[in-house]
Amino acid sequence: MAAPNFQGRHMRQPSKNTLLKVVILGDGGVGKSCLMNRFVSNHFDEHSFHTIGVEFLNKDIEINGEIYTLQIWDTAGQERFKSLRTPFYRGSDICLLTYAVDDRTSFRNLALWRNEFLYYADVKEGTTFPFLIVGNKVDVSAEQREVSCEEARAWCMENGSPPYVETSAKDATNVEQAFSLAVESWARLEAKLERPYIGDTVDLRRQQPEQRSSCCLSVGGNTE
Ligand SMILES: Nc1nc2c(ncn2[C@@H]2O[C@H](COP(=O)(O)OP(=O)(O)OP(=O)(O)O)[C@@H](O)[C@H]2O)c(=O)[nH]1
Repeated sequence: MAAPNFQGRHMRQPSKNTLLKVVILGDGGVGKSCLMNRFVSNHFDEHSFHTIGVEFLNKDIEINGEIYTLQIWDTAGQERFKSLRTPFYRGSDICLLTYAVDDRTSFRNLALWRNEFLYYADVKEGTTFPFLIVGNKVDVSAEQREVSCEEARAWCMENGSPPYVETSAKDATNVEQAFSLAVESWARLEAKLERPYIGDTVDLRRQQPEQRSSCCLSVGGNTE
């Protein structure tokens, strides 16, 4: 039964609890562990150690009245740990492809990460997978920044238009929003799979790589 709120009206209760496996990928040092720890424990470590293999933590998140349990897998970005992380890609529902805005090499490597994920997660060709592109460390100074927001958005446009967000695990900018955006993106794709027919019309986008609009949550938190 729905619980009454202060005004005596009935608030909608979260209806179900969906478990989603979320994997965070990207070069060593871009801040994957820090993003997970900021999101799960609201904690930041200036001297975070490199991850060896994988680690995971759970956190519940409520979106549009539904509770999702995110099982977040933080992977080791260093090449030497490749064989330790790739067995954990299978069964993922969402993938965060992460780079650091002050590290151009990590941005260039996004495509390699995406391809590694698609291969080891065994995602069928032609399937649209809910990726989220995350540019972390937006707290750095303008002089330190090596990848602009515009450049990242252009990359997204050319690579299936996944949503894009800039974050700082250090000062908590957009971290919560990033995970929410990823779940919303997953939910939109899921709804399309469940309801491929729109009226009398077959939604042909189901058969093709989907054209989703780019979504840049800038440092100020604006959604475009
Ligand atoms: N300025 C700044 N530094 C950050 C941020 N996030 C992480 N760092 C720092 O970047 C370094 C690496 O962070 P990690 O979270 O360990 O990076 P990782 O991607 O998990 O690295 P691997 O485990 O090697 O794959 C640490 O010194 C963090 O303190 C951020 O948002 N801003």
